[in-house]
Amino acid sequence: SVGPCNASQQREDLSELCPRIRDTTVSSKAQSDPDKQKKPVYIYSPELIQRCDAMPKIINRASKVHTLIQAYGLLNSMQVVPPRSATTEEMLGFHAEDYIQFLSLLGRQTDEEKLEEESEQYGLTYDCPINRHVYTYAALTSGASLRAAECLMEGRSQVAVNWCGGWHHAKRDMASGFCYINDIVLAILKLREKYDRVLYVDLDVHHGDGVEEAFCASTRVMTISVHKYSPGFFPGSGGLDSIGVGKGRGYTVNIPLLEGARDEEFVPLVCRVLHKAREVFSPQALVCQCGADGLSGDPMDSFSLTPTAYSRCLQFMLQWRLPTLVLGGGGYNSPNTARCWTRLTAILCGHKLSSEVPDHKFFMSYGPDFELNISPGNRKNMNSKEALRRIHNTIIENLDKLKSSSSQQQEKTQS
Ligand SMILES: O=C(CCc1ccccc1NC(=O)c1cccc(C(F)(F)F)c1)NO
Ligand SMILES: [Zn+2]
Repeated sequence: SVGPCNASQQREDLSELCPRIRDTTVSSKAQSDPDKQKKPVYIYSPELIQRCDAMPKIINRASKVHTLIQAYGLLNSMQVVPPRSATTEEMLGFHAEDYIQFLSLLGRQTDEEKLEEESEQYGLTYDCPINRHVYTYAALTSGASLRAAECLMEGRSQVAVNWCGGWHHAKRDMASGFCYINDIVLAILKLREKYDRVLYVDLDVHHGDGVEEAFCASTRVMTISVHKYSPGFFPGSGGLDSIGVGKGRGYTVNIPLLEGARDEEFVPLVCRVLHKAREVFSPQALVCQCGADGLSGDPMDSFSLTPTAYSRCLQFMLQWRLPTLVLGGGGYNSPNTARCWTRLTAILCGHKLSSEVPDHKFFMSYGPDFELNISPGNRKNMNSKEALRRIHNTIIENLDKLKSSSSQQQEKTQS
């Protein structure tokens, strides 16, 4: 029967799901790789933080993330690189001209009321509030992700991170879900100038619909999104049967989960899918969106994840030693989002962190225990073992078809 099952029963059963994926820590030999010795690139400038801080749905979040990373002394282990603004031409690589023009008009326009009706058609409504600064903010956060991608392409490092990016809902001619410009699509298009096959992984609790839509017909970009999929939950897309269109069929992967998902089932399932995806797609570059709104205690109140889930999945991908772009996204409990992304930043730097939050400007936000870790809580877990097994088997079968079809594809071209 499908229904909530207790965590302990799940735990021993799920171990059979991924016999191979026992140890997900980055092996010491990975550190010997010369590229590994280069410090991760960390995109930062005071202006980038200040503009993100001002955004209504994530007030002061960017400062909390950056200041905690700084308080743990991680900045010295990274190459701090300032962002640039995305050019109009770069934006038009994905977005529609009329949409970009309208957004940039907002920057110049003073009385926003006049644009009311036109804003509607571009999705600039309640979820995506407009103000004079939106265009500059969106251009800068997108330019930050583009700058990170460029650092990977010029071999400046093997890993680059932009915690102010990850805006996965933005469509070519519409803002959506608080996303205005899709920095992820722009960064993937940039990476594709050098890498033939790019793998996109979306860990946010919401389906990465904007990125999936952009590449759903492509065999050069595989998108994998794990998210809550349940009636009425935004954006509503991302079902198990959504696998891509035309020649891109099979290159879109969705892992739809119900409320209450926990680390012990999230990690094996995601890592098993990643393992198979790498086997059949053999990507040359990787983009990972780490939206932290799946954490226990987030106002989204959906999953019961802790930063361990994000850490294990990221560590699993880092073992591949591919040029890797790490991005932010959702995350509406700012201290918890800072806890999670600081943990991930430490992994990129190969550093261990004390579980005691160090004293710093926002120290009081981490009370009452001032702990770096987050407990999973005990909300009901609606994901049954059977449902997880079915999701896993369906996805593995879909990916295996890709392997056989792509080899047929090769035979055809060779013959
Ligand atoms: O996080 C998102 C977007 C979430 C979203 C989609 C569509 C409409 C609104 C939102 N955002 C919120 O609902 C939201 C954003 C910030 C804070 C809150 C809160 F009220 F839950 F705290 C809620 N994508 O990864
Ligand atoms: Zn989200």
